[in-house]
Amino acid sequence: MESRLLWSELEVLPHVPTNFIWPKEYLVDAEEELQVPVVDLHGFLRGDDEATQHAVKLISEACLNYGFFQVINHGVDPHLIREAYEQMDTFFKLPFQRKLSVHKAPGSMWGYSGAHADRFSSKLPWKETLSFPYHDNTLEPVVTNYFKSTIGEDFEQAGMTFQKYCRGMKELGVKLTELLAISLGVDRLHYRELFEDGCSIMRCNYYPSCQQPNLTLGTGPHCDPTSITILYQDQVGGLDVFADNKWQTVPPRLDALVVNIGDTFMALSNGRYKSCVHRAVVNKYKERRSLAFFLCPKEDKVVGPSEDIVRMDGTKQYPDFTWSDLLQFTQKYYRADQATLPHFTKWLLSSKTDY
Ligand SMILES: C=C1C[C@]23C[C@H]1CC[C@H]2[C@]1(C)CCC[C@@](C)(C(=O)O)[C@H]1[C@@H]3C(=O)O
Ligand SMILES: O=C(O)CCC(=O)C(=O)O
Ligand SMILES: [Fe+2]
Repeated sequence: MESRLLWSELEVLPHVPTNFIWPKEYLVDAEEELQVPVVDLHGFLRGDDEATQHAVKLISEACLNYGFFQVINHGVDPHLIREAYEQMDTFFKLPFQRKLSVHKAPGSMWGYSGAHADRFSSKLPWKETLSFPYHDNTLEPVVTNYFKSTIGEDFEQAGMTFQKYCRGMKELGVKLTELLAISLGVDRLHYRELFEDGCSIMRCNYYPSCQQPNLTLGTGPHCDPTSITILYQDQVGGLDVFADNKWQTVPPRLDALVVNIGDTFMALSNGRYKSCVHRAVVNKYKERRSLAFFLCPKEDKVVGPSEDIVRMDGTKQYPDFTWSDLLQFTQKYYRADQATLPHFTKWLLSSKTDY
């Protein structure tokens, strides 16, 4: 609670409060830059077969290795991305009390969180987040309405921007599932139904500057429990991936979005595609912002690899589950980290009793 009340002053504190200090083994610096493949989506989005095959090849290689790639010419208007990035700032620069009025309710995924201090008491992340749901709804603009009714009428414009941003990211995410399907040797539209009606998670991350950046983390090491993450990171840099047994940075690229495979897609691919451990570090001089769109399956649909994939692989790596179960596991029983999927599997097999 104390850290919540002090949050607005944290960035000027000369010392990181104890509950924000991460154990030494988490704080090993990144050694080099990760060569994240850049996939140009222009031809694929226009229906060009040759370009599609090329994109499939790059994506397949990337996902078999680290599960991280970048996309350019992705079809989401760069002006819209810029606008969303600026609108996010308008929110995080609000007086602390106003942000608190949008605070996540216990057990809910949605709203403002200062360092997750209401959920955890140690290894607190040096960040503030705003999370809200997105699902396609032809009758009402769910995000615009969320902003207006939760944050306030003065955030209608921001809501409209994020409504468009989420629609663009969802469309891109669903298109990416086509490339992933082709690359896995299943029907191009195999995953469409699973994702089209799903409720995705939009999260704005604000990482204040930190006087002692070597003691804490903006987001601790984890694999995303979700299916596909589409991340816009600003030019400050701070996203690290654990690849080849060392931390490596993903240098920001103005025209690119970073895409990564999450645990749910790893299970859908029968473990072929990797949900790789990553984190966000903080910076002594610069604050950093990122926008993460987490594509999620329809809550109650069974998540499991296609029969074709299991037949080709000879074994099934994970028990079937629903996204609703995995989401509940991360919000109620287990703090998402680098081992969420094995722990979740154990929990499922123990009839959801342990933890
Ligand atoms: C289902 C989710 C749980 C988290 C938000 C979404 C996707 C990513 C997860 C998270 C970011 C992984 C790192 C730890 C976490 C607690 C965080 O730092 O925010 C995770 C999210 C969460 O549980 O809120
Ligand atoms: O901010 C970033 O660069 C990464 C954040 C992240 O990994 C997450 O929110 O899941
Ligand atoms: Fe992540």
